[in-house]
Amino acid sequence: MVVASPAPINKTKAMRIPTIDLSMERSQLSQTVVKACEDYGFFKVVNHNVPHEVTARLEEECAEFFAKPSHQKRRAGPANPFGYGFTNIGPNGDMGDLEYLLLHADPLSIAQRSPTIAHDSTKFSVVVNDFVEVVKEVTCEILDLVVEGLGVSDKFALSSLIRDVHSDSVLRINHYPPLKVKSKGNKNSIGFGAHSDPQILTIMRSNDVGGLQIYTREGFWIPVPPDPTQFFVMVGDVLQVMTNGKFMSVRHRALTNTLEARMSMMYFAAPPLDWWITPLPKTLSPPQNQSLYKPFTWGQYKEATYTLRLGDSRLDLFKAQLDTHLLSSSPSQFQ
Ligand SMILES: C=C1C[C@]23C[C@@]1(O)CC[C@H]2[C@@]12CC[C@H](O)[C@@](C)(C(=O)O1)[C@H]2[C@@H]3C(=O)O
Ligand SMILES: O=C(O)CCC(=O)C(=O)O
Ligand SMILES: [Fe+2]
Repeated sequence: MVVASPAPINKTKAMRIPTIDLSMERSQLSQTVVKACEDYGFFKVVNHNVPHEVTARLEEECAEFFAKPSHQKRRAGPANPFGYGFTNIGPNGDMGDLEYLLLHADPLSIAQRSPTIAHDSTKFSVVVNDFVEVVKEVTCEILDLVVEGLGVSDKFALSSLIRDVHSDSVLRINHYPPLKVKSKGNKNSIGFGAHSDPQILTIMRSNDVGGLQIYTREGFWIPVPPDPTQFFVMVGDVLQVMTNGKFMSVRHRALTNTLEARMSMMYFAAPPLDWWITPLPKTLSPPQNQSLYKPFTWGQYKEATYTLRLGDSRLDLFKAQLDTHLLSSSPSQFQ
């Protein structure tokens, strides 16, 4: 997976990362969140109220796990999909220079898996659950702002899906070890290949080592400077559908080109498996007064996701046949 320099991996460009201060006045805040979701599908949040200790404790537990010898770590694997995985991502041959823990965010599932991960499994479970609880709160706050900014009347239309006891949300901790290969010039390696996240929203935090890049609609890869004190938010495929394409899920990837280890933690917020994914009522207004996608459940989408490769455009499978007759009042956009 090592790609020789000087050619960078596609075109990269510097850009100021959209940053949203969650302590801003609410009506302005909801508009700013919607704008960032529309323009980039990605932003950084500051003043999120997540206690530093909660994040630090999870980082410490995971660093302890990743520092173990491979044969011990493998007891927590293979990741099919949950558990410890290394190099292989998903079931279809995708690979990256990383190792990871993938956990269902449900407390019972965490408790069942913890004994294979940590010597003090109760402590590990508590630390993971504490983290899940606080990131879930931030996620729900952002989703409530999205709904408010879009003018949807059900104030908890999205956050209620994440708070549901059957929510299919997932926690992932990625560890990118330092590159072993050293030679003239830079070496870039794909830690985690380009993709969009299938869920509603991803909340992500990393240590102080860079690597994450997002892809803009103009066709540039933008490196995201790391900020261990803050969180980054990514629009997922399901939110693209629920906003009828008003928001677009953001393509992103992680490179490793450093001598330092990178650790990232992500909460992928998802609805229950049997939840039907359809556009929110407010997003079905002219000119797009019909859904761009066929209705599907989160379970069906997830199943399709796991039959495909990491970088595939899964939403293409769910595009609706648009009735051009219904679009006649808005010709320019659809002809
Ligand atoms: C190659 C794959 C890994 C993945 C499932 C998939 O078939 C395609 C999407 C991948 C992804 C990306 C975001 C998250 O990291 C993830 C957990 C998810 O929900 O979709 C992974 C899946 C995985 O690693 O199991
Ligand atoms: O580790 C990262 O920074 C990104 C990983 C990622 O995109 C993912 O796990 O879905
Ligand atoms: Fe991702």
